[in-house]
Amino acid sequence: MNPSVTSLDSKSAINASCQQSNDGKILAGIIKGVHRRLRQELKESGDSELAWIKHCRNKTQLKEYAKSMHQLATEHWEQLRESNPDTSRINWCLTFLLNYFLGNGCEIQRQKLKLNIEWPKLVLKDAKISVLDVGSCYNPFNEYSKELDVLPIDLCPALESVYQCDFLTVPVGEKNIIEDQSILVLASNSFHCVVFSFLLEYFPSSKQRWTCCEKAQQLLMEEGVLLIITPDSKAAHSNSKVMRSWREALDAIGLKRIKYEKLLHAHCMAFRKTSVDPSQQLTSQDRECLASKMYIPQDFNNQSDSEHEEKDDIKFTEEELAEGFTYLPMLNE
Ligand SMILES: C[S@@+](CC[C@H](N)C(=O)[O-])C[C@H]1O[C@@H](n2cnc3c(N)ncnc32)[C@H](O)[C@@H]1O
Repeated sequence: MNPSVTSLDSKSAINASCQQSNDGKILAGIIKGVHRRLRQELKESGDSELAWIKHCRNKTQLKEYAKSMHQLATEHWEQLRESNPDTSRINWCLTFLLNYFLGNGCEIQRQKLKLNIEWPKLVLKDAKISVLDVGSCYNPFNEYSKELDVLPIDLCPALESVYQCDFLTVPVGEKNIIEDQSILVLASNSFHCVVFSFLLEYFPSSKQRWTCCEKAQQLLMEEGVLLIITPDSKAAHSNSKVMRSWREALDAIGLKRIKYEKLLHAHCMAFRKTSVDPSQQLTSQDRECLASKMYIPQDFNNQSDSEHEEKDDIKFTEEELAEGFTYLPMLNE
């Protein structure tokens, strides 16, 4: 073997890998910039609805975000998934769903409740699990069309096969109404699963995250599951107070956490829809309090110390505030 050829090959491989990593950082920079601007807009106007309307009007920015996210996920994160499948949020969701709906996962949950009742049969149409993937971007579940019947929706889809829909404002009705490639209404009690994969931290306010969770609860069938994936490369315990807070909020609307797993770069959680006692109707004050529990560290960034002090149990280090939940490969510089 000619040693000079080998060293040239390995040099160009290193160069290619550096170039790829730089490209990834540029894409991540675009994504983080959009999140930052949205948070900034909320800070300036103090009105989450106004900030959101302004954000949605900026089509150029939304399209650039969609393109960057699509490229980052398929060209960069996909490599990580191939080399270590256990790091993949998509694999995690699929494994959970197959076990819960086609294995004995749901049955185990029923038995845990020790209710002396006749449980209804879980009905799957054409043996498929119906999934609403919110903030789907490029429909990462597309490859599992044998097992899953996915309705992929996004504020600004990266692909034409994904339906346009603003989940924050779309009404819930009796049946899905789709016009062209846009969703006008989503049907209540109609999905086995709703997925929020890297969705909730996009929103600058806990109220918006809460709106999404309440809507997911309405859209799920009884015993259906909400899967929440949120990015974080730190150890599980470092954001455990945030995860606990989300769990308490969702519990109050009958979404019981039945699975939690920390992957290398994400927290993965499954919440099972159970019926809520109708006598325990939430007041608007209750709902406001529950909404505030859907916080993330970035919500408290750049606040004055006095504001910070009020949230006695929610204190973060400088490092936590800086990294928040955006600590992902290439989202972490
Ligand atoms: C970080 S990307 C995640 C993409 C994909 N779920 C994944 O795991 O790779 C967040 C996505 O949520 C979408 N999104 C944000 N707000 C939304 C809303 N109100 N309704 C629907 N999609 C939304 C964005 O357009 C973006 O594509």
